[in-house]
Amino acid sequence: MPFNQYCKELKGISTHKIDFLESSSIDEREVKELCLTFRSSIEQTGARREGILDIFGNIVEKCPLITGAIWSKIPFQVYLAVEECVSEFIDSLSSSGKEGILRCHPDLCGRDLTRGTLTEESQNEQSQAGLTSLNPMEREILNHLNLQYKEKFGFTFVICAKMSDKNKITQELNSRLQNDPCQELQNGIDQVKKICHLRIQDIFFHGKIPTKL
Ligand SMILES: NC(=O)N[C@H]1NC(=O)NC1=O
Repeated sequence: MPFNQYCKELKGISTHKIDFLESSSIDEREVKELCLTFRSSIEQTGARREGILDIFGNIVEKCPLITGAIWSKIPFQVYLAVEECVSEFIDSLSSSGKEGILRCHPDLCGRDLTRGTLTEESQNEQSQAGLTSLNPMEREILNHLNLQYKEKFGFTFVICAKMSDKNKITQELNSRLQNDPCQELQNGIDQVKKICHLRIQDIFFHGKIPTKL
C-alpha cells in the first residue's frame, strides 16, 4: 500500500481520539508512533491476548477458528496485517475447509434474517443492501435462487452485501449459478475476504463493537 494512502487511512483513527496527525506532512516516525499509540489504546480498552477472539472472532462470519489460528500474530501494528493473515490462512485451507467457511454464512434474506437471529454484522450488511425490506416477490425470487445455488454447489452463495444492492445481488446470483464449482468456490472466498476487510475497518476506524461468539 502506498505510504500516503496508508497515512490517510490511519487518520481515520482520530475517531479513537488520536488526533496528533492533523499536520499534512507526517513522516514515517510519526506513523510508527501512531501505530504504537493505537495499539496501546486497544490494549487499554481490553484487547489483550485473551480478548482477541472477542474483538476479531467474527471478522469472518461465525468462523472464530480463523482468528484462533492467527492468534499468535495479533496484536498487529497495522490493521492491514490482520487482513493479510486471514487471507493467507484461508488460502492455505483445503477445498473442504473453504467450503466450510461459506457454509457458515447465513443465506441472504434467509431463515436467520426472518427469525432475527443474524449476527449484528450480517444484519447491518444485509440491511444496507436493502435485503431487509424486500417485497414478497423479491424475497421469493432470492430464496429460490439461493436454494438452486445450494443444490448445485453444496455451499451458501456469498457476496459482500455492503458493496452491492438487492438488484445486483439477484443478478449476480443468477450469473454465478452458471459457473463451475471450482470457480464458484473461489468467487465465494473472494467475497468472504471483502466482507472481512469491511468488518476490520469497522472495528478499527468506526468504533463498531463486534459480535462476541
Ligand atoms: N450469504 C452471504 O453472502 N452472507 C453475507 N454477506 C454479507 O455481506 N454478510 C453476510 O452475512
